[in-house]
Amino acid sequence: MSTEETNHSSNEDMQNALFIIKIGGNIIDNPAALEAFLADFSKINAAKILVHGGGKIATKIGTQLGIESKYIDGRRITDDATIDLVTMVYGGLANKKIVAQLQALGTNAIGLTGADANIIPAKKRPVKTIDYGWVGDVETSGIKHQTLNFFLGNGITPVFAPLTHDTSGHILNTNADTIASSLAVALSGSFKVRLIYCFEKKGVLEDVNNDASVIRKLDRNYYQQLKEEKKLFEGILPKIDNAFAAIDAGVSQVLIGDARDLIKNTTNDNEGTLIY
Ligand SMILES: Nc1ncnc2c1ncn2[C@@H]1O[C@H](COP(=O)(O)OP(=O)(O)O)[C@@H](O)[C@H]1O
Ligand SMILES: CC(=O)N[C@@H](CCC(=O)OP(=O)(O)O)C(=O)O
Repeated sequence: MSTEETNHSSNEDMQNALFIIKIGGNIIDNPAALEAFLADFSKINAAKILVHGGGKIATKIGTQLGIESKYIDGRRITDDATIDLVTMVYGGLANKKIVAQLQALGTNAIGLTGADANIIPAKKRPVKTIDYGWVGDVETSGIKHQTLNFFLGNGITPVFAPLTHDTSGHILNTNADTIASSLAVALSGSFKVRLIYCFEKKGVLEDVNNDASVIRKLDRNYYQQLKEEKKLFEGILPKIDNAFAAIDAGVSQVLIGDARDLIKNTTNDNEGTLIY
């Protein structure tokens, strides 16, 4: 076991709060919504990490470049042209715009992919029935939490693009919800981690078209029931799966809520869906 892995459980920071916030592609694609979200994110007066998606922008720019987007089970099939596309869009355009906006708001952000400082190593998803191409599954035990502790301890806020690497020179496209939950798990030995998934709906909804139907608390049994009733579909399913994975692995609290409710959702007065 590496020093990185052995040191963290005895860390004196055990009781410290760390917010890991994930922001999805629908918000990033809306400049006014993103600006409002980043202003609220800047106000969080605790250690924090931002993970952003950007699937919607990648699809839009891909169309302009003649690169068609294909998804299976919410994961983008990532061929050679697509990995170049998403490296440019996630690691460049989206990440650097967010970092620049945070700097303007007084948050000293550093934009990162999983390849930077080798923070998030991953494995290319093995080809079984489906070949996802350059898609990575995070190696959570290899996450360099000491490097992240260093940034956080020096008042620097990491901002992650949804890209990892295979440690053999290849960038891998990795779902942003999964990166957020993996970071939350890896840092839960050193911090009291609160993971908040922010998107454009009020939370997990009983009826997807009714924002007043927020489910305030969701456990596995209720989740199973909602799936059987076909009340959940598309992106919300992997998001909830990632949320349960984080809770199972010791993350203190996981919430799914509206990006506009970020400040409320960082208090006990939350408005979204609490996963338990
Ligand atoms: N019951 C539900 N409650 C909330 N969202 C739902 C529900 N069922 C399906 N969804 C869909 O899941 C989407 C969220 O997943 P996704 O698009 O992956 O989020 P993100 O914007 O974070 O990437 C919502 O935009 C919505 O269309
Ligand atoms: C492998 C895979 O599917 N990666 C995602 C990464 C972006 C993402 O997760 O963006 P959102 O949070 O905006 O959906 C993709 O390329 O769409």
